[in-house]
Amino acid sequence: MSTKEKGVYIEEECFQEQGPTVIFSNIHYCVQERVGLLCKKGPEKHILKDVSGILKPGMNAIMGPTGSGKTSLLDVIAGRKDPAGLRQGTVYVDGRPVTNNLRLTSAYVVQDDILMGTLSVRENLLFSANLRLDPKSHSSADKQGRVNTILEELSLTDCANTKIGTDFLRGVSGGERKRCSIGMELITSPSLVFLDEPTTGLDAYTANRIIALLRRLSRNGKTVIFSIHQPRYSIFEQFDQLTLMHKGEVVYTGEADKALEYFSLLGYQIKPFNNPADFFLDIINGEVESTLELPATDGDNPLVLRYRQSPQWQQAFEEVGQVCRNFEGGLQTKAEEVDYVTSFPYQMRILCHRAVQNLLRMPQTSYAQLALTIFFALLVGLIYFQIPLTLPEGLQNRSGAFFFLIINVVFSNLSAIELFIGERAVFIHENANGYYRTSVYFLSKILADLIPNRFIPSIVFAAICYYMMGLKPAFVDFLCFTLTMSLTSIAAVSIAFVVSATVSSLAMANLLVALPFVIMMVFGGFLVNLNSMLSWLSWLEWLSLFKYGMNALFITEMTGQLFYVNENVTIPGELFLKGQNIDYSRWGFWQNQVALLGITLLCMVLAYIQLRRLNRWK
Ligand SMILES: Nc1ncnc2c1ncn2[C@@H]1O[C@H](COP(=O)(O)OP(=O)(O)OP(=O)(O)O)[C@@H](O)[C@H]1O
Repeated sequence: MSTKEKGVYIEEECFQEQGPTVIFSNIHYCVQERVGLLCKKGPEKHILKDVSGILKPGMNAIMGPTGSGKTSLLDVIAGRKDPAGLRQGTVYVDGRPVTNNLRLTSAYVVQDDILMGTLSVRENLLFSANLRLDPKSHSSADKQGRVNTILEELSLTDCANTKIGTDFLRGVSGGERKRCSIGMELITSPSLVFLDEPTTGLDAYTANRIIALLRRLSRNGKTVIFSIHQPRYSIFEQFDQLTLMHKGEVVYTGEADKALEYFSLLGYQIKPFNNPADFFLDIINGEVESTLELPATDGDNPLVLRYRQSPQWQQAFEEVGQVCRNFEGGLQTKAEEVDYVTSFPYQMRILCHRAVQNLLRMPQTSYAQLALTIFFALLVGLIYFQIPLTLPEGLQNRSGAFFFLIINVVFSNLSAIELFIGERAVFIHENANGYYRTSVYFLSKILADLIPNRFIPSIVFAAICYYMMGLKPAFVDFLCFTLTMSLTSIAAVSIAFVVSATVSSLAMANLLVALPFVIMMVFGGFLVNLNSMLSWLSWLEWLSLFKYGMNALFITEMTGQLFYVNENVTIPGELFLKGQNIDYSRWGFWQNQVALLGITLLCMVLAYIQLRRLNRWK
């Protein structure tokens, strides 16, 4: 397919649906600032002050100096800002108030490019296409075709197979990242696109190409809304609608090519060869003086006051008012419930595939986990090599070995705290943009971590050290030993998952996981005799992984085992279990496994709840 044909394809095939008209009415948005060490609530900061406007299909630019509220307005319109801060006002999309559905039906390109660093540009685009295009109406070939078209349109063909890059891996350039994140949103042919400063950090040529692509979309009836800082003239002249902001207020909204005329009526004359975009920012920043005598405004912004007296504002006010009245007067149409275009199992397949790709491309964690496991298994095997059945060493060494094993199994899982912290920004961004359900992400991450990083190392560990230590030779006993090690490991991991889904800092997560592990170790019943000391805290032993893991290992090894005091005197292992108050019946063994499984399930549910509760608002 030639470039021209592909251009036609992107216009005719990809972007068919007409874009909506977006109206925002009397938006007043505040944030509560936090002060001091204890994060006490500070004064409210008014970020958007009573702003209204209409954004129609076409190129809608929101411009203003830094800190003027462009991104905040874009976020409020796109439904990305915390509704708690909205003091008044409503956003209507095609006459209906915005709901959570908007994130599934629109596209939003964030300012900081949030991409999966281990995947290539092409893989990232395909990931978006796979999850956000209905597989019933889009074949794999169609999705590949769209990816190729976007790659070409955004000049990404040369770096299509280059990885985006991580902290350890140098990847594509900043401009290429930006274009890739734009491509990930445009690939779904959205009818409503939000972009937060899409040209920031790009060279003039690439910025022009992106704006040209957005303009082509808008010419096909799409609604493109973006914030932009200081565009050059060739970019400015592509705008249809312009909203100018200053300190959270609108100083102009209307047709972009009428803005110069509007300001000249206010006495602001542009010098020859000056860029209108620069000129408007100069007016807002007070760098250009009006030739007219503007009336005193009592501290209010004169530009805002003049705008509110202008015919542009009058026209916008009437249109906005009409939509509000229609809605309040009962003309409202019922908002349709929008669901994900892909099913749960389909999303699961795509996410598991990415999680495995990630794991293989960032093997440090999994390889290190396996290498450490083998090292510790050999170490334990050598230290406790072929433990004799003679007393006292037979008993002492077994107790020591089991304690060491459980400590190792529990603490080696500290690495699991990275699971939800490392990819937090990616998850929040993708989830907010309607890529997948939270449950799918949770399950795919858990599966991709548990099987290669926890189950397999536990089995390898048990297989190496069990026979080296010379424990009971029956295969069933080996299986019981391996089961105990695996369940203890998974219970420890699930505690790490809860913390990982709750806090965003690795240092804090380390502390919050290590602390309960140490408490569980102390109250496991082997280091402190809870009956004689700290009896009021003895209930903690029921929460201890160490207790359940150690008990199960002891039951497996001691039952049916005979220890030799000398050649003539033997003592059954059960005597030791009785002395330790360990129930060594069949149920006694299984109740430890059930307890470990119970802790695991409880923590997994808590981790999932925490993940759902993550603050997705900007
Ligand atoms: N969550 C928040 N907490 C405190 N202040 C905030 C918050 N969000 C926005 N602000 C403040 O609101 C004002 C507007 O911010 P916003 O990011 O919308 O501006 P902007 O015009 O997009 O700026 P820039 O061009 O620098 O991105 C700024 O002063 C900013 O510090």
